[in-house]
Amino acid sequence: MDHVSRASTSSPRAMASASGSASPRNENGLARDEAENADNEFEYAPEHAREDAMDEDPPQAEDATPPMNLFGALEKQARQGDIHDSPLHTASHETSETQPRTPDVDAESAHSLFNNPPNLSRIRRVLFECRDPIEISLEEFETYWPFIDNVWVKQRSNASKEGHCTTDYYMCRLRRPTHRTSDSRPLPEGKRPRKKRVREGGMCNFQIKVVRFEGAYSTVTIARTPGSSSVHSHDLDYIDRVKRNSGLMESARKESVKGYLPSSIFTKFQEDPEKLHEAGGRFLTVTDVRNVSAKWRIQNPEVKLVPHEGYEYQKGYGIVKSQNADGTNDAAQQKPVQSGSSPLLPPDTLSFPQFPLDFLQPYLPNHSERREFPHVTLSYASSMDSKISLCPGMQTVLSGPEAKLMTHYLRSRHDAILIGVGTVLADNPGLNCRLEGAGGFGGLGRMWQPRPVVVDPMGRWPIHPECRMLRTAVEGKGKAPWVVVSPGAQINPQRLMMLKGYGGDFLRIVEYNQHWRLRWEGVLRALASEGIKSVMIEGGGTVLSELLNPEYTNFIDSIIVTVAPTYLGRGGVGVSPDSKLDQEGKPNAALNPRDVKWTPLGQNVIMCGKIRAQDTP
Ligand SMILES: NC(=O)C1=CN([C@@H]2O[C@H](COP(=O)(O)OP(=O)(O)OC[C@H]3O[C@@H](n4cnc5c(N)ncnc54)[C@H](O)[C@@H]3O)[C@@H](O)[C@H]2O)C=CC1
Ligand SMILES: Nc1nc(O)c(N)c(N[C@@H]2O[C@H](COP(=O)(O)O)[C@@H](O)[C@H]2O)n1
Repeated sequence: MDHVSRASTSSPRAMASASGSASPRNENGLARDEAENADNEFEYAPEHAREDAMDEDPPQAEDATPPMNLFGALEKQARQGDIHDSPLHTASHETSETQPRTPDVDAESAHSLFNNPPNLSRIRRVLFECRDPIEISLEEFETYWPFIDNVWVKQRSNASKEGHCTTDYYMCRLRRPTHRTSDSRPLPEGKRPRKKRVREGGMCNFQIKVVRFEGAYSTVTIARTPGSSSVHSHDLDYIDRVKRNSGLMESARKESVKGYLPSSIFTKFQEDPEKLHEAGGRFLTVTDVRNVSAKWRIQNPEVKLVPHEGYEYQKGYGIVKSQNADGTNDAAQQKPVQSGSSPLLPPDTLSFPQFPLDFLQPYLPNHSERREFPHVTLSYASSMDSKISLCPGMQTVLSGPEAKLMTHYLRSRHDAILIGVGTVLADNPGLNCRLEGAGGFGGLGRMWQPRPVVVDPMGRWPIHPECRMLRTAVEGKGKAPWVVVSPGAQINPQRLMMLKGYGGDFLRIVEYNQHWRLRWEGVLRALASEGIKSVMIEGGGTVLSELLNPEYTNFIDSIIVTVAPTYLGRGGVGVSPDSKLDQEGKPNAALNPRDVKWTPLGQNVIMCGKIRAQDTP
């Protein structure tokens, strides 16, 4: 393997209990959003970035296009068909809507913490993408820029001699490296270093210049600079996760100086998720609110912080709405009672299995064992005729609801989930654990989340920000994938940067067998060297069939098959090892798992067995 990517490995796991309250592994660690939001804000431009900025004087293609106004940019965005958040209004309505308005102190805003200017979500995207140069009024700039300033880091400024015109050069935040501590700057006495996420920098080469012209009619022109990529290597959510914008944080600060508890402000924000997302606050944490109010709290130590009126602290739930006079309990609605129904959990959350899963225990990894290769579990769902999908490229549901929960439980018990590229292309899977309690589903950080691994020797997967694995990673609901490629695979540098930007990576494997197929031994060794101690292989047909051949059975510990009461027919994707002949040349069973156990689960039966001979390493 010629590549090194850092995988954090896991800590001890709890075992499944016979009572049915099977508990997955318990990984603790700093939630990524907290760590990333501790991004250091000192202005730093790497040498190469400064040089690029110096080269910006010759006229550029982008500059040749006359800048459009905000309305034009929105209309163009709508024409290009990439509006998902809100429909475009009629032109006359739109024009007036894009005008910044002063905050209405009406009944709603008196109640709400948000003061989002009109069309905020779409205008954030226009200012993120900077597809075409745009010219806006100074007032519009001052209204919307604070909500998108998290994307940009200023590189330098130029002012004209007369002072009418200022040009600020910005680069995308992911172009700038960050460091663990401010080694170069001594900390004031008594001040602890901030937690900081280290970023290599150079992940995105998007750069813009913002030209302010102040005169009778003040305007601001925003355009890409020459040398900038035409698109970011990531989406806006990614940046919103790394860093909160100052427009949003200003709303939090204004509320905190009224003497409200940070947790109460956070609860109020969460009550209006649409506005929160619109303002770029999807990844806001209570720690962010605490940080933004810290200075004021230090200056006002005598103020006793309180919850908002009608809210109270409840142990285990934080700040919730209090009991109403009529006896109804709004607070109960705030509690994370049922997975999927709680406002605090994503809608795709699955309830933790309430049925016994102890039958799985003998087949699961035991991470205290010292081993050269990871524990390997093959786990898939099959029809009665050993088919795993109706036809190649088609996802087919074979697991009932209980077996689905079991699969997610199994995912939580493995460090990695591996599939072949055929499965990614067919299913566009999430490959995360969506059980309540997993990271992103009520749990901390990436707790219980396995690392998705895709075997794609020729780089066939057109990985892009909209594919589920990357969306899952950016939403904090799973880890970004590692893609196993062969040395000959052509990896476009932008794709590499993009995948790395999401926290994923490419692993190059150089071991082949006589048929020029990657040797699984090499894949497993590479995973082990990245700290993976257990891997669950879900499919598809090619991968599973190959691994059931004698060449590999010594690497396979267990097999857990969900059998569905259906025949998919001959056109389906099958799982079957090569046929085997005995010593006399007569046909023989290709493979017989040992220690087999069959357990009914809802409409399915789960077959568990062991494959590897007991004494192999
Ligand atoms: N019911 C279930 O539990 C599951 C069903 N599926 C289904 O399986 C189907 C996909 O199966 P397949 O098309 O067979 O794709 P696959 O997912 O097995 O991927 C096959 C591809 O992986 C690469 N590959 C795998 N092993 C390799 C090796 N040793 N060396 C070099 N390249 C290697 C090759 O590019 C090969 O074309 C889909 O329809 C999917 O829905 C997939 C997973 C689970
Ligand atoms: N256990 C199981 N049962 C089925 O019926 C299936 N179709 C699969 N498919 C596997 O699960 C992946 C989808 O995962 P997400 O739900 O998107 O996380 C799919 O790609 C197969 O690996 N598995």
